[in-house]
Amino acid sequence: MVNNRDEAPAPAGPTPAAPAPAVHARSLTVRRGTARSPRTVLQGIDFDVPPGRITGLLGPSGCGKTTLMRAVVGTQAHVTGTLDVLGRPAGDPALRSRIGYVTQDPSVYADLTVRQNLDYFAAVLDPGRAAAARRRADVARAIADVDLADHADVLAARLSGGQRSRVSLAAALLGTPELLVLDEPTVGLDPVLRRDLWNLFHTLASERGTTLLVSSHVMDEAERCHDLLLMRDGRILAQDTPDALRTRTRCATVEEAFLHLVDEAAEAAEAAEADAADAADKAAAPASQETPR
Ligand SMILES: Nc1ncnc2c1ncn2[C@@H]1O[C@H](COP(=O)(O)OP(=O)(O)OP(=O)(O)O)[C@@H](O)[C@H]1O
Repeated sequence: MVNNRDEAPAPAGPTPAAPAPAVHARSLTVRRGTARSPRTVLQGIDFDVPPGRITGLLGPSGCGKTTLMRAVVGTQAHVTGTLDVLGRPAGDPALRSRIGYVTQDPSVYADLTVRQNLDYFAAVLDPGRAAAARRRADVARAIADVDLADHADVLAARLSGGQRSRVSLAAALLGTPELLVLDEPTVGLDPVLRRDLWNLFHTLASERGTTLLVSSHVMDEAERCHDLLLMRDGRILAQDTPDALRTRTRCATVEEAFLHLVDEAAEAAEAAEADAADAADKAAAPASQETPR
């Protein structure tokens, strides 16, 4: 006898939900400056960073990229709105070991070698004698990741700027963070190193499932990202894939698409201003001008 129950189709369940974003921001506002002269640097922005992908944060110098990244890693004061990172509020102490952050200025000790620098950071992250073997393996892997095995025993003071940046990146890779936040990691690197670094970012996303949020003001780097957040003057101009952006704006490059969106936003702002002026004129018109019945 055939057991029909074995052949019955599985009951229709809910469709699998899209994976939760690694970063989820709504009405995110950041004020910087002094109490006497505060400045709103992020103007109530909404965005999501999808998990396991590379999101490029692009925009001109001063548009707020570093401020946004500092808010995500929890080092920025005067943040309001919703900002969840890996399912917790940004700045939650439980996120510390789950996020790697590389600032624009390499933070390495000049009087220590590459390996000593990483040993030090590994000891802070994963202290105790029992973890010594794990730390050694982690340090060796991070050095290999950034291709500095040949310089492992060289003093940081003797490294080039690009090599020092890579030591900072290696420190951020210790402990295999789920989210890597990298502020302009390719500035000052030659084209070969830039290419190698982007290859590493792709390997981290595809093989370790790492989420990367990478800022740049060089638009040609946009083409290397899975997703883009285009910023200007503390606002998000667009969030999309490079392909979708180019298609939507009918532009050949992301740089042209960005300029197109800037013009579009300026036109929209002008139109809104004209509408507001119109409405104000109508409201101020004297009642005597109304058409008599
Ligand atoms: N400590 C601070 N106090 C007051 N304003 C600040 C401070 N740091 C930055 N700003 C202002 O906030 C705005 C955004 O700066 P931010 O560093 O986030 O921009 P950015 O896009 O990262 O620039 P860049 O590409 O040059 O690094 C700028 O107008 C800047 O002048």
